[in-house]
Amino acid sequence: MVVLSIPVLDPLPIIKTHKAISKTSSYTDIIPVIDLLDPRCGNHLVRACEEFGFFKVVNHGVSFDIISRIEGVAAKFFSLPLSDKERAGPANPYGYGNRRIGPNGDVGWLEYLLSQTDPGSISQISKSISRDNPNFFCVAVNDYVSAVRKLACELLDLLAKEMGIEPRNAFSGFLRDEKSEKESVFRMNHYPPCPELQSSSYNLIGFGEHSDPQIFSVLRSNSTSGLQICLKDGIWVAVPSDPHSFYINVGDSLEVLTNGKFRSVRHRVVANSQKSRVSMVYFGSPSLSARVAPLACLLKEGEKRKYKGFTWSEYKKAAYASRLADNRLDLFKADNNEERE
Ligand SMILES: C=C1C[C@]23C[C@@]1(O)CC[C@H]2[C@@]12CC[C@H](O)[C@@](C)(C(=O)O1)[C@H]2[C@@H]3C(=O)O
Ligand SMILES: O=C(O)CCC(=O)C(=O)O
Ligand SMILES: [Fe+2]
Repeated sequence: MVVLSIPVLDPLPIIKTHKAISKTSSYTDIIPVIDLLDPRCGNHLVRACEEFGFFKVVNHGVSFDIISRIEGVAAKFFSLPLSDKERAGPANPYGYGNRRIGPNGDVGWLEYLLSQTDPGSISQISKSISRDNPNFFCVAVNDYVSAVRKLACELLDLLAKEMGIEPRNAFSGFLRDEKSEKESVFRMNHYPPCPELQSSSYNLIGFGEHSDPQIFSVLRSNSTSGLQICLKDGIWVAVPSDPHSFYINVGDSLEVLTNGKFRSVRHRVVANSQKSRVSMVYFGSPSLSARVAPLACLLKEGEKRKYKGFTWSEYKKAAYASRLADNRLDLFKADNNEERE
């Protein structure tokens, strides 16, 4: 007899509130803001990636029209009857998902839609969720993904310039490669309100703590807060919502490329008792065969490589075999007697 192993679904995780910290403005104020119109923004950007692995971008150049169309798509999609949304599911790993996150038993207080970012995949998912007007969905997602990929590439080029890296596209080249479209991911998350939380001193986890495996994640949300980031000293800080700006996470792959100079930020989302949170994230990935390893030009004399090199295909396989909260980079730490690439 063949016994199939079915991952056990964890109960919804709750965490003790850190209200004092989340509400202290001196903490939320420390999140770096990168103004792309500021001539010194390159320097601020490098410091933000080193210290936080996270920052907010203003004067980003993404048009209001592109943002409002994707907002419309998300609102329309999440308000569909469950049976319609489920026509795009289950997320395996792409498609519509509800409560379950990934293949290994993680759960959260959310529903979501995940898609690869190449036009073919976007068109396919559009057809499965919008029988009457797939084009509206398809055009809005393609336009949004192109705009945020462009923003991610601009930021990565600024970083390379500021750090004196040659070629200038050493980071952005990963996302500019057409083959990276199939690996990069577009995600829309909806965290419904949870009224039971109002009388509770606990928080309900919307999306459990993790780091993003990719290079850069470009995130925006509606005006409901919930996102928190973990600082170097382990303190969690609430990120104020700002629907007019983008937030960027440094992902594991960029931490490796910089030999740990940039921090892949751990983050999580807590549910709100009264308001829905809708967020959308573009995860910029290398292509499947691209090699990710510490850039030689960033190593100071005698500096050891902290990470072994890997192909994105190898890292992705390890990521999907892991639980959400696992530290996936631990698997790729270099031995003490230094791995050479
Ligand atoms: C539990 C999991 C969900 C995830 C794949 C994984 O096995 C571990 C990484 C998770 C994550 C976090 C960032 C992104 O939201 C995501 C799409 C990704 O690339 O890695 C998710 C994966 C997922 O939800 O499928
Ligand atoms: O919804 C958010 O604000 C963050 C979601 C997130 O971290 C993710 O989708 O990987
Ligand atoms: Fe994330």
